[in-house]
Amino acid sequence: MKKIEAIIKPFKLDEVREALTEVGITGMTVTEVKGFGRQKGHTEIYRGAEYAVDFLPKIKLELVLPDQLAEQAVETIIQAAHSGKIGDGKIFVSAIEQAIRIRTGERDDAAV
Ligand SMILES: Nc1ncnc2c1ncn2[C@@H]1O[C@H](COP(=O)(O)OP(=O)(O)OP(=O)(O)O)[C@@H](O)[C@H]1O
Repeated sequence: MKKIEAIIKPFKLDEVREALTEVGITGMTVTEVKGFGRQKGHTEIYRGAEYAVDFLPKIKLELVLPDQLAEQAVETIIQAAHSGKIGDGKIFVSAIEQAIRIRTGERDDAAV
């Protein structure tokens, strides 16, 4: 299994969710976050310490998927979240060891 964390622009959320639903994704977690990338982040020195300023609102999607669905999901997110403008976001993919559906006790691919 893989976990996909995608940081996207908030106005792209509906489009990304619809596109992911079409390729068979059955669940995801969505969080309102703030962040910065290369373009918007700059730092300030205040009383000797360095502070990051200019955090922008973003949406973080988290999806855990069987391996064979992960690449397709990544491609789908890239397509749907792309505007070509600065700050379109990033996708991080990592390995997941276990998944468990609490109601039934099902595990791993059967649980995601
Ligand atoms: N290295 C990182 N680790 C964790 N989160 C990141 C990282 N880089 C970017 N993010 C998150 O992704 C959001 C969008 O990043 P953003 O698209 O601005 O990155 P960028 O590298 O500056 O690319 P671009 O040139 O397209 O603006 C950030 O606001 C932040 O929340």
